[in-house]
Amino acid sequence: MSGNDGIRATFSRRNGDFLLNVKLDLPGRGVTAVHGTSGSGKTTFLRCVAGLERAGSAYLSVNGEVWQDERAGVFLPVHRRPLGYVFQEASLFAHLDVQRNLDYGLRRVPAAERRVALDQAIKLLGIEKLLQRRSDTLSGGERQRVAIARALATSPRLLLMDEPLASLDVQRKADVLPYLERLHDELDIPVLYVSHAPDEVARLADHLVLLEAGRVVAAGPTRELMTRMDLPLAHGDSAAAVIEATVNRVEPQYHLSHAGFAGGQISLLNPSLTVGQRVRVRIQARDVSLTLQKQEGTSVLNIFAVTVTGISADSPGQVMVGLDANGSTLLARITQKSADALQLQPGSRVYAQVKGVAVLG
Ligand SMILES: Nc1ncnc2c1ncn2[C@@H]1O[C@H](COP(=O)(O)OP(=O)(O)OP(=O)(O)O)[C@@H](O)[C@H]1O
Repeated sequence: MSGNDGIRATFSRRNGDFLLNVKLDLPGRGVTAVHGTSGSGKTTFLRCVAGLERAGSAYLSVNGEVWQDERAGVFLPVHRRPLGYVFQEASLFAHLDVQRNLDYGLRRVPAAERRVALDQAIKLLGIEKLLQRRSDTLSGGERQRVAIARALATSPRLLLMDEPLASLDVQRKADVLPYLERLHDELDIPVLYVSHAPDEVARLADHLVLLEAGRVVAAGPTRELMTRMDLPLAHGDSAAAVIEATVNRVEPQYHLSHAGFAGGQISLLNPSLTVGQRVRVRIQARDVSLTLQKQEGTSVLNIFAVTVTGISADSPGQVMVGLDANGSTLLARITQKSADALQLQPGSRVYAQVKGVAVLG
């Protein structure tokens, strides 16, 4: 990516013993997740992008606008960078109602520069009914939705989100996630989204940056990186593949929709899809079992002919098996004992039985 398109970010900054050293070319739209273990530098990276920390050696341009170029002596301070920043805990003014919190965000932005109308932000985050409520009466999920709307109300050219769901319980997280997905679908603002939760990454991000000890281990399309067995996301209990499929038949009487992808037909327990709709489907590695022959008389609906592409050690007694389903990659997490019994090796032709799938939207 070059020229006017995309985000070019190069930072080298030392904080005590920690060195952030990254050089990235990221898409200028959609959600890019920044993922890595605790202490890998995710927040430091975001703070450098925001101009809250100044890297001595740095270059940052966002869709053609240069915000920082240390060699040329350019450094826009944080208040002059047109960005929205959403933190783990929403920092709203407790004594003000929601409407006034939003207005506060808007004050900074001249009318002509408002790319996202306040009304649109309110609608997108579904907070119409909360506008007159004092912010200290809101639930955690509601507060976070208001904080996101407030960040959008400043008409940012870049939205930074640092673990925006981390302080929420499972139910509140599930409440807010669909709104984040809508941001992704309906807004043209690029988002850098820090998360250490693989399920959020799979659901929200098109693009992924993996950090480790301040360095970029890998960067690229989320779907590719999630299933690369040399990378940590393709291991452990939450390892999953995401495939794209097109709905081609609906059976309302069974609450099922059927969709085609490169590897065959997949059945989804979701009757509200429509024929022709494109869906992203997450298949968790732990829900995939392997058989040498195609099983007959089974309750499992989704069975695909696949070729083993690789096997690597996972947790004790378990292995991760990489599978090619006619161009789509799947993962299966099975016991070492089963892998030995089936004599699996790269090139083995087997059948993948998929117990559960989730439609991501
Ligand atoms: N001002 C500072 N002085 C010294 N060390 C710092 C400073 N700021 C950050 N660090 C260190 O830099 C490393 C990266 O911190 P950072 O907060 O960016 O990591 P992270 O990936 O966001 O972690 P987490 O997931 O735990 O939030 C950590 O080891 C942290 O202790």
